[in-house]
Amino acid sequence: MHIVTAEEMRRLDRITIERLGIPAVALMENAGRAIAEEIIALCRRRGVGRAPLPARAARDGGAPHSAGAWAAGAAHEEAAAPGAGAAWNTAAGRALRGGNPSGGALAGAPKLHISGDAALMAEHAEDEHWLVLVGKGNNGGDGLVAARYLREAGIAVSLLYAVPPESLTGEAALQRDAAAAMGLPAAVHGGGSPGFAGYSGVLDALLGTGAAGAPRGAYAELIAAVNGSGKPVVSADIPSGLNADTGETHEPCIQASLTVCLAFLKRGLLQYPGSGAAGRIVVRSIGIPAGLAREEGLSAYWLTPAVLEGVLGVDVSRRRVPDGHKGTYGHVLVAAGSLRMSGAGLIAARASLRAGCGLATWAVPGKLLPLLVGAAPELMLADAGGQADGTWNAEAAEEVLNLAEKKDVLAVGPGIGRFQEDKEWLKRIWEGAECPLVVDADALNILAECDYRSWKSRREPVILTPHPGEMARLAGVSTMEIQRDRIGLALSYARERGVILVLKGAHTVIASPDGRIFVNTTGHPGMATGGAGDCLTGIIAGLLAQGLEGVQAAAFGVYLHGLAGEKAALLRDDPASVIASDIIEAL
Ligand SMILES: NC(=O)C1=CN([C@@H]2O[C@H](COP(=O)(O)OP(=O)(O)OC[C@H]3O[C@@H](n4cnc5c(N)ncnc54)[C@H](O)[C@@H]3O)[C@@H](O)[C@H]2O)[C@@H](O)CC1
Ligand SMILES: Nc1ncnc2c1ncn2[C@@H]1O[C@H](COP(=O)(O)OP(=O)(O)O)[C@@H](O)[C@H]1O
Ligand SMILES: [K+]
Repeated sequence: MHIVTAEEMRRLDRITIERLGIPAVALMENAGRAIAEEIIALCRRRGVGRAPLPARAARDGGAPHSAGAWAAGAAHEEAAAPGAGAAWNTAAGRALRGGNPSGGALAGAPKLHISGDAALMAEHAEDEHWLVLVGKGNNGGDGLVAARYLREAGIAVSLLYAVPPESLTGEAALQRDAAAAMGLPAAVHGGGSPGFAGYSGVLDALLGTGAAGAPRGAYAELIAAVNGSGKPVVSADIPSGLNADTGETHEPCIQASLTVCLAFLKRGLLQYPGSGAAGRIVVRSIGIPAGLAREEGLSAYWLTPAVLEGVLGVDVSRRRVPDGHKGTYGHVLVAAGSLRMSGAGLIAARASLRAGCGLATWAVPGKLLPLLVGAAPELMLADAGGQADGTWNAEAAEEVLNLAEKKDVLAVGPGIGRFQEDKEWLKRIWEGAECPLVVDADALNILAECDYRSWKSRREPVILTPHPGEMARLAGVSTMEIQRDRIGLALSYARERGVILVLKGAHTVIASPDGRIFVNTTGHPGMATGGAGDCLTGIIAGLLAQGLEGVQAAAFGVYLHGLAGEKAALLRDDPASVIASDIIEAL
């Protein structure tokens, strides 16, 4: 699934309207309807568990007075069990059969199946009253359309305009008039905090992708008031107050239970804190062809198995050829670990094996070798030289390069610490290793102190896997600055430096020098534990050894790592108990 910036979204809107001739008001109609359907679905889920209300037709004495009343009864069962004939099992169905014998199933008579627009039918509608907060732009227009559909479903709605309705223009003004003509009750925010007591939910249609900066004036007042109301909030497109591109939340920003995102996922919804403010996200089609994004050359994606397969060409089933042998799946060399942090190397090397490589060799300063014998029987150990105290030195680079000669990938960094002439060590490895290179942990801190653009350029790809702190050092900015716009920053760094960048942390971003971006959402906060990153390094190396290309291995590795973290958490009562070894074992 593509993810877009606000600017890209406007471009796709424009093309749909101008090139395809689909009127803007039709898109808005689809948007509002989709939002209403999601609110109705939410009400339906809320209704489950409540004592079932008698269907309206039955309460009305067996015969439906109006199509509307009858439809509400029928919707009850259709929603629970969609499919032809489901309505006949409802109380309403039974009532109709009782009141109108010709509607019953007569032996031999053809059965007439008629169903309504189930997604727009609300059971327990009488229990609901939604307040729709309407902004000045098209986001407000979406809210007005949604209000009409909710009303049609029998749900009470009230409109609260942030600004005088006369100031709405274009399609939004059209919707304002339609809502007024339909008799929807409306008020204009008059300052202070509106009362929320009578409402069962709030639709936030204040600000969308046209918002600039922090919400001002009435918008800010309304957002702050809603957040304090304790009412469930559904946001139209994005939570108002969110930067749609970066995921930054302004002060104030709506805290939604559900965001109905329109047409394409907005970048800001996939990055924290925006992801947190959005709640559950549903992306709904509104008539803008999904293929337009590809045709327009947009190349940022939410990482899913479909994207891994369809966009990146990864075989997610990780099939092995029946006559394969260990040589078929490549040989990883991990240069990692030192006396105080040998575990980091062990984790990375073990993870590479679990990722499916045929062989893994772990190179450490020779002094450590006797201590590591048997630590992981599947691993081969190699002497990388180094100091008498078990630390690395510049000369060890030659040993690593010798060892790397017959390997398919080299991963460096976890647990190596800092040492004298470590920049020289890394430069030699960078320039000399003729296989793909994964650079992590302290090797990234070393790299941050080098002008590596002046180094001899490499033919094989380099994958950098920084966490936000390491990324800050690489980019020479603060960690806060990194987290402010992770996607934008990862993209520009990868492009400028010609590296594949894996910016770790919740919703890891994978950026490729050709401008492709993938945002991963597997994983969970239980993975914030020492060694989890070393494990990722090993997984990516293990995939590279099996012949995956740089971006394929980086993206699939991140995806699998998160999935393994999720599986590991399921094996424990509390995800907080997950440790890096659990992630390896869950691969
Ligand atoms: N064809 C389209 O363009 C479509 C747009 N759609 C909706 O339209 C939205 C974008 O609409 P717009 O571009 O009109 O923008 P918005 O609806 O986000 O509103 C922008 C308006 O809000 C005001 N504003 C901006 N920043 C503010 C701030 N910080 N504080 C207070 N007021 C502020 C300005 O008056 C500005 O005109 C999307 O998010 C989506 O909901 C949908 O209707 C589908 C079709
Ligand atoms: N809240 C989170 N949600 C998802 N993944 C997380 C979260 N916190 C950490 N992770 C993942 O765990 C790993 C931690 O890596 P890192 O910080 O380098 O740890 P270490 O250096 O101890 O190995 C990264 O892959 C990161 O994306
Ligand atoms: K909104």
